Amino acid sequence: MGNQPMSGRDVICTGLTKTFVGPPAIDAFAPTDLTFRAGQTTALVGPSGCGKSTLLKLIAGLEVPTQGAVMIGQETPRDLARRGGIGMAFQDASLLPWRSVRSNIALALKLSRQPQDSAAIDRLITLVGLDGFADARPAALSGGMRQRAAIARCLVTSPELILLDEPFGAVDELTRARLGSELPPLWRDKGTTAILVTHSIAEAVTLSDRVIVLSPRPARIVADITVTGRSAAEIESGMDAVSRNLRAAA
Ligand SMILES: Nc1ncnc2c1ncn2[C@@H]1O[C@H](COP(=O)(O)OP(=O)(O)OP(=O)(O)O)[C@@H](O)[C@H]1O
Repeated sequence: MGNQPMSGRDVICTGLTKTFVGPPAIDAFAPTDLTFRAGQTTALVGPSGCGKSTLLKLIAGLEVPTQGAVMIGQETPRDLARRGGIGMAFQDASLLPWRSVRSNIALALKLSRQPQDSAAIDRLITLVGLDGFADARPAALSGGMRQRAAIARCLVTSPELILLDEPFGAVDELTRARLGSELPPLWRDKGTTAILVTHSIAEAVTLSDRVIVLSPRPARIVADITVTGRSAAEIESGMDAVSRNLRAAA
C-alpha cells in the first residue's frame, strides 16, 4: 500500500465478443458495450457458465477479444497490467507454491517496481486474518486462506484497477462478513476501480456501488442496478432488484 494509485480512469468495453473456437465453439458473449466507472465497485452476476469470468479475463488482458476492445484511457489491459496497474485475485489464487505468504505479497511489489514496504505487508496480512501464517507456504493453507493471501497480494501495490473472481468463494460465512466490511473501504478510499464476479446476490450488493446482471450464455446485460446506499433498506431493495432480474433472465 506504498504508492498512491494511478489516477482513476473508466474501463471501457466496446463491441466486445468472445468465441472459443472449440470444439464445441462457444459464444461467451453477445456484443457488449459496457463502461466501468473510475473509482466505483461493480459486481457482475449471472447464471453459471454465462461468461462472467471470461469478461473479467478480457479486462485483465488474460484473454484476447474475438471482436471489440477493452481500453483504460489510452491503454490496453496488457499495457496497464505490465506496469502493475491491475491487481487480480482469481478463483485458483495462483500463489507461487515455493514462496511464503509474505514473499508472494512482496513479489507483487517487486514486479510492479515498487519499494518493499514490510509494514504495509504486515498490515494487510493482519487485515485478511492471516496473522501467524506469514511464513507459511500456500500448500499449508486452506483454500479460503489462499484466497485471502491472493487478495492481500492484489491490494498491496495499490493498483488502479482490481479484478476479483469469487473473492470470498471458499471463505466461511463469518470471515466473509468481516472481509466484506473491512476490505472494500481499503480500495474505495484510494479511488480504485474494482470489478468483481460473484454468485452471491448479498455479496454483490453489499460490496458494490453497481450490479450488472448478465443473461445465460451468450451473456448480454439484462439489468444495470445502482446500489443507492448501505442502509439495511437500501441493501435489501438492491438485493430484491438483482434477484428479480436474475429470475427474469433465466
Ligand atoms: N478457455 C476456454 N476454452 C473454451 N471454452 C471456454 C474457456 N473458458 C471458458 N469457456 C466457456 O465459456 C463459457 C463461459 O465461461 P465462464 O467461465 O466465463 O463462465 P462464468 O459465468 O464465469 O461461470 P461460473 O459462474 O460457473 O464460474 C462456458 O461455457 C465455458 O465452458
